[in-house]
Amino acid sequence: MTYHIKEIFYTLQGEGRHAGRPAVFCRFSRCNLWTGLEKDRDRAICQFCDTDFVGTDGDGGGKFAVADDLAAAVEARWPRDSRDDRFVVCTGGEPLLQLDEPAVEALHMRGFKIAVETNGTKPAPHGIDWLCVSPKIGAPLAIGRGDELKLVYPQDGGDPAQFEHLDFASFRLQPMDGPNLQRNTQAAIEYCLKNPRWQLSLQTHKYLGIR
Ligand SMILES: C[S@@+](CC[C@H](N)C(=O)[O-])C[C@H]1O[C@@H](n2cnc3c(N)ncnc32)[C@H](O)[C@@H]1O
Ligand SMILES: Nc1nc2[nH]cc(C(=O)O)c2c(=O)[nH]1
Ligand code: SF4
Ligand SMILES: [Mg+2]
Repeated sequence: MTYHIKEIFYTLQGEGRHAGRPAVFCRFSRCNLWTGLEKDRDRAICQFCDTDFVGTDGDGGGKFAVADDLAAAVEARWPRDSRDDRFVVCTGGEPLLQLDEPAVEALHMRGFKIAVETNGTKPAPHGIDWLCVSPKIGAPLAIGRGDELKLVYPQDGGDPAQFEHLDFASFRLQPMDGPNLQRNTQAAIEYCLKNPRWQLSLQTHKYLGIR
């Protein structure tokens, strides 16, 4: 299995429960809900994506022929020899189109805890240490349990209550970035205050001006 990777970079996790935690981000190419091309955005199932995941031409990106090559490239971004605290966030694009058990094993062998950011339309391989599912209205949900359900808010037809029966340790609303970010943030704050099961997730990296 050749892994197609857009970019690999080291930064702070900006979102969700682990916001502020140093992490290597491994951004997988391709998504099943949008081609990634602006000309197709209006017809995509997921139309609000804030990410360029097309190709393998980003910083640290490329094609990795075997799982251990990918794990080595991730390890090369970690700043210290120490194996303590190693943390990789697999994102994309949609990482679960490519992330398989050999890749999970290879990353674990190099001492990484593995977080995944997924749209939840494909099952996850065994061994993920932190599973964050961000459902997209209009796309089938294939994952019913995990550590964090992070709903981009608001979405048409996306009443957060429809997800509350699922087996997640926490539920978060993340304001939709774009032209209405301010209004969306206000709406998310109000929803969380009225429905305390839901917590606010901000994309703190964007406020901090880091990747
Ligand atoms: C770019 S996606 C990649 C991972 C996966 N495809 C997914 O959608 O979860 C990473 C995270 O950013 C969120 N996201 C994407 N576009 C966003 C936007 N315009 N505003 C807020 N969050 C957004 C996604 O919902 C997801 O939680
Ligand atoms: N700093 C930072 N945190 C993030 N958390 C989730 C991200 C993503 O694109 O999946 C992301 C990202 O792109 N940058
Ligand atoms: S599912 Fe994730 S990667 Fe795919 S278009 Fe939507 S936000 Fe972007
Ligand atoms: Mg991002």
